[in-house]
Amino acid sequence: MSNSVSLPSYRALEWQGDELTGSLKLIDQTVLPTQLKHIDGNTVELIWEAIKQLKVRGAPAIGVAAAYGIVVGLQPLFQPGAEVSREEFDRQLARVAKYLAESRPTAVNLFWAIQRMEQVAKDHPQCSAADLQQRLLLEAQAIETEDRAMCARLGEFGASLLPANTGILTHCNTGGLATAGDGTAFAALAHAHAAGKQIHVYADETRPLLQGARLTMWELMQRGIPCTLITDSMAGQVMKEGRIGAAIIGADRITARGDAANKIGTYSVAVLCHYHKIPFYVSAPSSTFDLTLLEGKSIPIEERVSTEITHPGGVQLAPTGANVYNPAFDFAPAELITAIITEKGIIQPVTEANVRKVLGA
Ligand SMILES: CSC[C@@H](O)[C@@H](O)C(=O)COP(=O)(O)O
Repeated sequence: MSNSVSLPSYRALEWQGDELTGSLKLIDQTVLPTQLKHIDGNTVELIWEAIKQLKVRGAPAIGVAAAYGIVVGLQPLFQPGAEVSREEFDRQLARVAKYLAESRPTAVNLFWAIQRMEQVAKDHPQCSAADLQQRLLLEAQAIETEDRAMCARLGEFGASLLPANTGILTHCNTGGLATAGDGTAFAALAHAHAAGKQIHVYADETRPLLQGARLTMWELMQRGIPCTLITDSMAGQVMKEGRIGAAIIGADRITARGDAANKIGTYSVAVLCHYHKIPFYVSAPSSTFDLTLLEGKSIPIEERVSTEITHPGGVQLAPTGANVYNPAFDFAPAELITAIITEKGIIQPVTEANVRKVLGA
């Protein structure tokens, strides 16, 4: 099935250059779909801000961006003619890692990627600063390449579960924009479409930042996958009308028992699927699992600024001074998840024992 699927022509992130002067080119996702603009991430501050402001977003893409962010954050040490000591390098690495880790709290891929980068330094205590900088770039590139490979596996496994000749509901954006490859849940849609399963994707607009309307619809249309945009509050109605054969979403952090945090509104989709007896699938690479946590309620949920709700697109809709609660994520409890698709295999039923078995952990 995978052979017939071509990768997207756009890339959310692209490293350009060497470890000393290179930079991270990013699509600015805040201006899509009306503009396709790029940012040159040539300072760690720019990369931090891109993550914080969702110019680069989606759990796997955030991890890849942070890995390259570390390389960029160490570059100022290497001024022409400067002798960089290993102590100085390690101090700066710790500072940059801490700084990037404070950009967003929920997607565990961010912390996973930063830890992988720090581990490279720990594993090479005798290495010079210059050699280590080279190794860090190689590690960031490995994280990116592995993510692309994981997306391909997720696409194959996910497509094998999706029913044919029906509507598939998805939430938020899980495509090429959210990963280094073809996406997580989105990859399953692309594979199912390429395999001729005759699916029709219903994309939740995904309030308040509209990743579904702006990004998923853009990606689906770029790829020629039949699709229809609905508001989040229409999901129940389209299910009741019998249009939906399955729902598939991505995740930002999955606990050991299989509770899956994802964009706010995911919990509602899971509950609706349960009521309507519709399979509810979660697709995520192993880098999205946090086995140090057992339950979803322990996952740190990002709360974002009130203006995302009161001033969508910069236009004031709510009265000045309105009280706002703006959690950016919620979680679907394991009991409501039919299966979790990972690059290592499918977790079904979703239990702690099966999570550990499939992940080999
Ligand atoms: C492959 S992406 C999985 C999730 O990261 C995605 O569904 C999501 O919730 C993204 O949230 P965002 O706030 O846009 O970064």
